Amino acid sequence: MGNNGEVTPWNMSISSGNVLLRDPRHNKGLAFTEKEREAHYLNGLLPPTIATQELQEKKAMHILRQYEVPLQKYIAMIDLQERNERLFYKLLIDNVEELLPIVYTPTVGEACQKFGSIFRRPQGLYISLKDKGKVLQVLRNWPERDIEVIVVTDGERILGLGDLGCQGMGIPVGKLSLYTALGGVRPSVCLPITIDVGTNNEKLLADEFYIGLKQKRARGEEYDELLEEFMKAVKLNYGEKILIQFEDFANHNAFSLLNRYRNTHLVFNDDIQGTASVVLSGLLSAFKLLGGTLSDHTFLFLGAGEAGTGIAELIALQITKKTNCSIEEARKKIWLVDSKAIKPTVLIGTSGVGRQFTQEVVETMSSLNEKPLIMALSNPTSQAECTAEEAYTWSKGRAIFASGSPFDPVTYEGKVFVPGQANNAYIFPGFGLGLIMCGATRVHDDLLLAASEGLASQVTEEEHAKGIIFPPFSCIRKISANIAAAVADKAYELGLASLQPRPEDLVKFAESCMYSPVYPSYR
Ligand SMILES: O=C([O-])CC(=O)C(=O)O
Ligand SMILES: [Mg+2]
Repeated sequence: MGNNGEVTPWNMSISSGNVLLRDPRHNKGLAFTEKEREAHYLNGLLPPTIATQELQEKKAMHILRQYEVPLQKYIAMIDLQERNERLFYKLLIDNVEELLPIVYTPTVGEACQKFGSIFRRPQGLYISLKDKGKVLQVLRNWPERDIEVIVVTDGERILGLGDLGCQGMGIPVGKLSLYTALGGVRPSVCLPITIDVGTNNEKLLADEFYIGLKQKRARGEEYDELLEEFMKAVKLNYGEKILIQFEDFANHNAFSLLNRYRNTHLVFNDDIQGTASVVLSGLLSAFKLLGGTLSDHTFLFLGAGEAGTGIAELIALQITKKTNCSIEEARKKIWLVDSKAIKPTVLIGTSGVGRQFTQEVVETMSSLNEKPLIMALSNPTSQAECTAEEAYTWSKGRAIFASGSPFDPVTYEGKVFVPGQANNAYIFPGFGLGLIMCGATRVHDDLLLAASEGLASQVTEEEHAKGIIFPPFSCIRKISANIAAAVADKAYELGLASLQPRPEDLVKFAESCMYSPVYPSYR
């Protein structure tokens, strides 16, 4: 796994002068030292002052906080990423709770909706129907050769916002920023890809500024052929161990792509598997508070798409591991449709449709349970099944609540309630790091269970006592290292890890693999 972000001057060559200042991967702006300015022909191209990275960070945060509109902050962050990559990651890592809602849900959703008008320099790689027969050549146009993880979308189901076509690119870009900031995977080995097969979004088709193919979505054979060519080309170009994360495909393609490629490629569907793993983790934590184990509870889902089905299956799998009952028996605890007779203890919303958990629904859950567990998982915030405030108010402060997109703490009758963010961002960065660092060859469902348990183990007793079921994002790098270690450990156990010998201390090994945004010195 590369060089841990520490660039040794004798094994790399960097450009100089203006080219260096325009290269976001190596640019340090005012932080170039006198010696570096001398050696790399920068004198005169920068004003005389020399700033520390800390001062640059302080200034960048100051500027960012002056923007009131989240989308403006998003644009400022993208600009920074394009100008000075390490400073971008330093900001994101050091201010993760403040900046996650900007580079990720909910703001990234708005950015995708308005992508055409905020589009500046292109980010990521676009592969469209026009590239059929030459996908490999297109991949080779990407400036980096050594890629370890791809996040790919076809834009058909962007968060709960629907078909945004080519404008979905904001999602793979944002997810991969999190791979680096939260999971420590080096930015140079991350490749965001959008596959453009058209869009059925009439508004986009009629928009003269739309950046994608102006045609209806290809389906059936035409679609499958392009995806098949893509999957083959990726393996040919980057090798057997390239990790491919499917993101925000519509249900029909998401399940079939995962099934088609799970035995031939290292693939992972974040919406099905990542979401399942994070929710299972939240349940494991919550039951420490509520009492009982998974098999003692009854789960009601609203929405049986990727997330709902994925979560239900992972819960059933975990029950079989813990109780030796059959998967069929375990599934009887889980209801993907509403049936008046059941008395759920856990309510999970994955419908992609906002405002479905009405006052009546929350009150019914509260009449059935002393502490109703309510998860409103649809993204972004506008699609959440209910708000944190509604959950706490309607349950009279009894709900344990988590949502997919962030909500601020809520004060109800003088008490402060901190909602959990059950978002796959807790899982995929550490999960991916774990797969990459042990050279995993395939994803197995047991690895998802390991990740769930790894995450749940990071919640402290004090947090439990306060009703908190997910650890704070401010500790995410440590959390990711622990998840990575749990995943790699399981991969070794199952014979899926190719890196030999197995590192003795996997947490330490994970940490040693993680990218640091600190500037290297250039000789
Ligand atoms: O992106 C997110 O916040 C979570 C996710 O995968 C989705 O909603 O599709
Ligand atoms: Mg997603």
